[in-house]
Amino acid sequence: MELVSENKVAGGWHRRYRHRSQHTHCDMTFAIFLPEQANSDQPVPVLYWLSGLTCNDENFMQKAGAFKRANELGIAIVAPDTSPRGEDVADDPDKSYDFGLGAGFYVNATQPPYDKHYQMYSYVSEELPALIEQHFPVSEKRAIAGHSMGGHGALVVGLKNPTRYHSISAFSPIANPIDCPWGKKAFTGYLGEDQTLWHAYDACHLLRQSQEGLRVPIRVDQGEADQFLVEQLMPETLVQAAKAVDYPLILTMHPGYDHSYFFISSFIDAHLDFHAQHIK
Ligand SMILES: N[C@@H](CCC(=O)N[C@@H](CS)C(=O)NCC(=O)O)C(=O)O
Repeated sequence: MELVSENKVAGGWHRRYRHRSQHTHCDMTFAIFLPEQANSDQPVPVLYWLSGLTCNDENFMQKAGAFKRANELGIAIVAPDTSPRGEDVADDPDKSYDFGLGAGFYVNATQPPYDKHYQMYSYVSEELPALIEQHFPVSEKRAIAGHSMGGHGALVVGLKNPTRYHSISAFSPIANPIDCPWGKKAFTGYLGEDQTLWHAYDACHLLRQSQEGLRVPIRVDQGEADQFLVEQLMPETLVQAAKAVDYPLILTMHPGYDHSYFFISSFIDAHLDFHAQHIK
């Protein structure tokens, strides 16, 4: 693992690392924020943050304004990239922003040529936590959060691994990807035409399948002025799925807020406080 850069911030440290991934078969870069309390005698809980379309590890770290609260609470934050990268990694032939590079959708692709590198589900749910827990002073108290495509990723990874994560939160998630244009395009490309195979990565489906006694609390926040709300995000479907099985999910709508990091930075402290209740 190679240290790419480091910055002291809010009393803690922001560091970027590059490493070879066994799952994505390419070099991956991730960022970690370690609060000042973190040391080998006192491992800290860790929040994994999954970003949205077009992002890499830097967007959240530079724009969310999470460091002060994370340092006060003593929570580490890990932000991976949103797709494999490199010259031999297949991209969308049309070079669109919503498929291929920067748009891995946190699934394990089965369709060539994407299946070789686009194994983002295994990368974020298995390989990255194991690497983080091996090399940094973090405990096994994990939470997961994300935005948009990363909100979908956080919901899916958390719902599929309820014994590994203590809490889940999402800003403006793609809540029902099997039924929106972004999700249909990505799942067709990565998983193929058989839509029954898409259910494994659909938060609404996973909520309905969730087992009593294994239900990790979920917080979702959504801006009402989000330009993607009606066509792509559909949080009301998520709420209906949660109600149907009495799942502990709270959705809060926020008038005036859009899809951007201006929205995330306005409520990130509330998300960190929510996770702190479950991982501290
Ligand atoms: N580029 C797309 C939108 C992409 C987009 O909104 N990306 C969000 C996540 S879905 C983001 O976080 N962008 C990076 C940033 O704001 O730093 C468009 O113009 O319609």
